[in-house]
Amino acid sequence: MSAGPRLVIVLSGKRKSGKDYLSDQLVSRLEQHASSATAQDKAAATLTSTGTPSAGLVRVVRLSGPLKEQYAKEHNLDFQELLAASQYKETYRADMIKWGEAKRNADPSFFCRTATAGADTFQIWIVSDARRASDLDYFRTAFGSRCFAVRVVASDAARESRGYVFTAGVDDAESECGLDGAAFDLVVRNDGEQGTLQAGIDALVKMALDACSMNA
Ligand SMILES: Nc1ncnc2c1ncn2[C@@H]1O[C@H](COP(=O)(O)OP(=O)(O)OP(=O)(O)O)[C@@H](O)[C@H]1O
Repeated sequence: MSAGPRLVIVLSGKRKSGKDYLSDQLVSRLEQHASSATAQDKAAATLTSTGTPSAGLVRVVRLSGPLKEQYAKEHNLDFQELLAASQYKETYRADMIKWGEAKRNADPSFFCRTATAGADTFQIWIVSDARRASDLDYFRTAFGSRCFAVRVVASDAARESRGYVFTAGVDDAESECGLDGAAFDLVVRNDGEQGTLQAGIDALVKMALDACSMNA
């Protein structure tokens, strides 16, 4: 039986704060480390974010993945379009939130369990979209000190420049506000000033490589 992940980085933040952007940057930096490793090291630590069955270093876990997949099936929608940062996703977001809420009320850890199924062979998990206290509780309870909670913060102006427009029923819902008062291990600012973001990325990459006993 696998020992599970060595480090679980749980990202949360408001809409368009840059959670996916940060997640992509982390994967890309870790991939660079893998490609500069020796051929032998590479064989032992194949990096992938897509989830092949072989052992790998990093896996991006999207809690909204199973939610969107099931919602798309039940409503005859395009699952891939719902995953993208598109207008299509925004059109269905409010209804999807309500639908997910009902599922979660019946079983609070359903989406966390489903999204991480099969990820045990990966050493680093990046959970890219924690939204509720129950999401964070799930990973803290399951992984203790191996869980590292990161809040991505951006100004309204920065978020608006990325397409954010306040929407009642979305931006005042639990999915946006459920972690407003939570305690985080690290807060990363992503206002568009690359230096601040890079410092956060550097710290997280170092932590991930340390957890895997790899050199930074
Ligand atoms: N520092 C940055 N530099 C350049 N582009 C960025 C930066 N941060 C975010 N973006 C871009 O802004 C857009 C929104 O960011 P992203 O999708 O990462 O936000 P999010 O927090 O995951 O949003 P949501 O909750 O809606 O999924 C994306 O197109 C992303 O590429």
